[in-house]
Amino acid sequence: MKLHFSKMHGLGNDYIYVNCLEHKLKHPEEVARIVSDRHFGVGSDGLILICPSDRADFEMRMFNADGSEGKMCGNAIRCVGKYVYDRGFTDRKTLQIDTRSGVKTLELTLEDGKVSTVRVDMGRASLRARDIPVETDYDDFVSQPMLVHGEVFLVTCVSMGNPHAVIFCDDVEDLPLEDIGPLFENHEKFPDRINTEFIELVDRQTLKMRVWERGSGETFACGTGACAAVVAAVVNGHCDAGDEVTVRLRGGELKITCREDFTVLMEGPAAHVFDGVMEIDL
Ligand SMILES: N[C@H](CCC[C@H](N)C(=O)O)C(=O)O
Repeated sequence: MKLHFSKMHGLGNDYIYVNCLEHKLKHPEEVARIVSDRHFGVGSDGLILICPSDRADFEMRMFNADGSEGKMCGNAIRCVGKYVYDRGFTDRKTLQIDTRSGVKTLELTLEDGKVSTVRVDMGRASLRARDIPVETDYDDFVSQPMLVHGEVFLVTCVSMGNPHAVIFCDDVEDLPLEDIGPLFENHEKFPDRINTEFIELVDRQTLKMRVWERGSGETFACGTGACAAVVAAVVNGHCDAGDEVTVRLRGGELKITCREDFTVLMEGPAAHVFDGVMEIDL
C-alpha cells in the first residue's frame, strides 16, 4: 500500500502523522514499526493517527516505535492542532482533541497564519499507584527507593493519562540512559511498562530533563513527561504549584504549570518537516 504521511515534531520528538479522517489505516501497529525505523523506514519516535471523533473536534491515536499503543502524547497533540488548522480541516483556534485518556483542550497561537505554538490543558495528573500502575503496598509511589543497575534511585510515579516514573538527580548529561532506561521501562513493579524522566533541578522554576520513553527509547522531548516532572517536583517540594516552570529538554523548552489541584497546562511549539509517500508491503 501507499502511505501518505506528514513528518512533524514537537521539540524533536518526531512522529509520522497520517490523516485518517476519511480512510482508516489498517494494521497501525505494524505501520508504526515500519515507518519509525531510522534506517529502513522514514525515521520517527512513532506514528500518530488523526481520526474523526463523535465527542470532540478530532481524535488522536498514538503508537510508539515498537508498535505499542500509548494513551496520550503531549508533543503530538500540539502537532495535531497544527495539522488540522494549517490544512484547513478547522478554522477554530480553540480545539477539543479526544485521546485514549480523555478529551484535551488546545489553544492555538498563529504566526503568519500558521500555528506556531499550542497551549494544552492536559487535565488532572494522578499520583494513585493503581492509576499508573505501579506495584506497591501504598496508595501512591512518591520518592520511593528502587535498586536499579546497582544504584538506589528515589522514584515518584505520576499518571498523565500515561505512566511516568520521575527521578531527581544531580547531573542528567552523564547518565547512562541506554543502560538504565530499559531497566526501569521493563521493571516488574510496572506491569504496563513505564516512561522514565531524569530531572536535574536548575532552580525553582527551571528543570532540565532527559527521558527514556516506553516503546521508543530516548527521545528529544516528552510533553507528558515534562508535565509529570513538574507534578513530581511540586509533590516533592522542589517547585511551587501555580508557577510556570520551564522544562529544558534535549530538543528545546516547554512551559508547564501544575496547579494546586494537579491540573496541568503545557505550552510549546509544533513544527511541520515534510510530507511524503511510502510504499509499504503489508
Ligand atoms: N512523547 C510523548 C509521550 C509518549 C508516551 C509513550 N511512549 C507511552 O507509551 O506512553 C509526549 O510528548 O507526551
